[in-house]
Amino acid sequence: MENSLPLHLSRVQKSSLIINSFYFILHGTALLALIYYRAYSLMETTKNKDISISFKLCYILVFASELILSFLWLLDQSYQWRPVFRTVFPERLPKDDDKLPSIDVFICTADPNKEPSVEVMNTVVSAMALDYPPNKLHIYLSDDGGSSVTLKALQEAWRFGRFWVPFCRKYGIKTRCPEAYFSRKDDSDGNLGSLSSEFCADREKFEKQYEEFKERVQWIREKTSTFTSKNHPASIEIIKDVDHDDRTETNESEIPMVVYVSREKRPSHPHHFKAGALNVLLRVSSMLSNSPYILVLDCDMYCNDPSSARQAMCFHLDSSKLAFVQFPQKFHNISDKDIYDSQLRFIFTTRWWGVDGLKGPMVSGTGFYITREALYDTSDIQNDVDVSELRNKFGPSNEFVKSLHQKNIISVLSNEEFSNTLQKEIQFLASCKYENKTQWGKEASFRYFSVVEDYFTGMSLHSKGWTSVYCDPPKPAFLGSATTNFSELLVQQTRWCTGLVQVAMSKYSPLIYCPPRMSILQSMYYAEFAYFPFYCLPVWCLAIVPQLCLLHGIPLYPGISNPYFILFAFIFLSSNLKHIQEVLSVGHSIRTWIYEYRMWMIKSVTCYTYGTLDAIMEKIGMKEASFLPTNKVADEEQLKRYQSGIFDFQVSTMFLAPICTLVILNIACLLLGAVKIFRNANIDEMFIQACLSFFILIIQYPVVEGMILRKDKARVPQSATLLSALLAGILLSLGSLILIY
Ligand SMILES: O=c1ccn([C@@H]2O[C@H](COP(=O)(O)OP(=O)(O)O[C@H]3O[C@H](CO)[C@@H](O)[C@H](O)[C@H]3O)[C@@H](O)[C@H]2O)c(=O)[nH]1
Ligand SMILES: [Mn+2]
Repeated sequence: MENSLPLHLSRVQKSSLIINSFYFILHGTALLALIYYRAYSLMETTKNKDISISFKLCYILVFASELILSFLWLLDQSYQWRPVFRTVFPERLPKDDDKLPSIDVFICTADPNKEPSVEVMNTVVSAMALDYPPNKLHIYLSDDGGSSVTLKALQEAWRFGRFWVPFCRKYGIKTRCPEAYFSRKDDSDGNLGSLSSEFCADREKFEKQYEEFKERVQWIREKTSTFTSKNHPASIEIIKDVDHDDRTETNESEIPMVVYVSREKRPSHPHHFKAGALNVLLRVSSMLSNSPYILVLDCDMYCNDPSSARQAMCFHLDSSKLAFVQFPQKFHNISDKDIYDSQLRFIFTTRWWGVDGLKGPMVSGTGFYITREALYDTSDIQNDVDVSELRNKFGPSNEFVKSLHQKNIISVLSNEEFSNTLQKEIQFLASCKYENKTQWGKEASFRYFSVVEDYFTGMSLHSKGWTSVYCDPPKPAFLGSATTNFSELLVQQTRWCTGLVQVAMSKYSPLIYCPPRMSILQSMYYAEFAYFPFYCLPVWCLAIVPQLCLLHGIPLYPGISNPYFILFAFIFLSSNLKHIQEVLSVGHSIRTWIYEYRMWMIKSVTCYTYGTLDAIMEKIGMKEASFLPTNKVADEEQLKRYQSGIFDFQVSTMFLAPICTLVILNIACLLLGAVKIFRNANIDEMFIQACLSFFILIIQYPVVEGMILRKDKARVPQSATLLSALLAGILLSLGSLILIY
């Protein structure tokens, strides 16, 4: 290193640490007391022959729910253990660009109908414009749709980038995603004062060029079929100038190499979704640039801060066991009223800060700089290692095996160099048979085992002793499009849950697999993540059982006059106050707490439930794994509703029925139960149950409104309300039958 000053610093967030420890002790003790109370009462109840079996059953169900909640709470505490903040000093990196290692950027796209080409190309262009030596940056776009629209749009993007990148460099533009840059209200970015008139002229020129670029991409989309196929050979192309027209204006060496990769797909071969695509990129890039570091981006996640590569290098150049630097997923389209909790605040603030103080966060899908070495798991490769062993692991390509020993081959290839033999080798590496009988997706590379390839890959790396860091600078390094369509969001999160439960129910189940391989706290956080879909069990139970009992005047909780009442009240308050404290501490308002709480309940009875069922069906062979990419095309009306905080219930009945049923059931039980309470004058012992129902209804008020009060197009469809009423009726009658018996 040129100077001895540190490249990065970390410091423990002391205030959070104190609050968290205090909370852990208080809340933990309260939970122990609750378990003692429940266990003791249960024993007393079982001894008592006069108490009905149905009451005992309800009591056991509620106790079991509380045990599950307490267990998940305990796992969740791993996130609170050692929250850290980090600062990076990219300006202290070697001044000599030759000393920087090279980086390959992998961008994945799958379907031009769901992933608008202009948006994807903005991501590509923003990556081309990263503040990094252009000869050390190589951009690979994986097109899983094998669509000629994407290839042609990429050629346009490259042509536009050839002018855009030097423009950004010249004026030190900070927002290098053209769409984001030109839609900014103020034009100070890049305006360096004295140059301002030249700058304004240039800016105008490039704005026009950008508009033309968009028009051309639009034109391509209109003229070319956006058909995506699952049956096509591999096609790899280094993007270059075809018509040589304005070649003189920019020197090609000023911009990074851009490569289009569409791997071979055949219906008879599993293609393993995004992880499969990334592994093909790993192999293809090993022939062309073989950079030791890789930045992975989803197609809708553009580079918002060009210095992210240098920031990541501050960590990578300083540690040998570091597998990846993860940046948060932040989004450019979050409304103040983020009713669907699309921003995933709870993951990318407090939780990831917390695990950063352990051995680092898990891979979070996109926005991370990872080392090739960690992905290949080849830190021990010596030149004399058995080649046949390497071929067993990495497949039959000798060229690929050779690349394992070569760090950093290649500068940019000229057209002639992209010779026939190399072409053939690359085609072979991108073919679907290549991985047969190898360790791709298993021991090496992005792992296939689960559709949440990110979670599982991260877990595998950490269990091999690799570490990671979380870099969360004030200026977001990457900005993506959050899923703000309620329907898409539910489908997306169901897929995540399926993937997580796949892991939870396998031999890789974190509490079994992780403890021998990593610290107990780290195992706990992997476990909490994989097991959180199981929240569906207590949520279903606590939204039905106490309510049915309320209706029948059966108390399940201590009455107000019972000293244990305070315990229950304390647990309720302390968990919510902690949640509120977390929300406020990151600058959000109480509203965020309500949004998150509401979505947690809704997702528990839909996404978590269906995801768990899906994973079970896959396990017993009744279903195949699938990964439908989320639709990133915004629907104007739907977007307007999201922005004004109005729920859009144009969602399949399958997703509406569970929450509507529960809401109707709670309304019925609360109203009828209240009548009963007045008649029997037993408010004391029914108080908690009545409060629980009331609380659920307050939190789920938009659902009540959507069913009863709203008249617009996006209300809960009447058919769904009727079906839910019917289901609630069935639940009520069944419950009554059991309870009366
Ligand atoms: O067969 C596929 C499916 C998806 N993708 C790409 O994978 C990315 C993520 O897909 P998306 O539909 O946006 O899914 P999300 O649920 O939004 O993705 C989140 O969750 C995934 C794991 O389920 C992670 O891989 C992502 O990084 C993370 O943003 C996109 O760029 C897709 O083009 C492929 O390349 N091939
Ligand atoms: Mn996405």
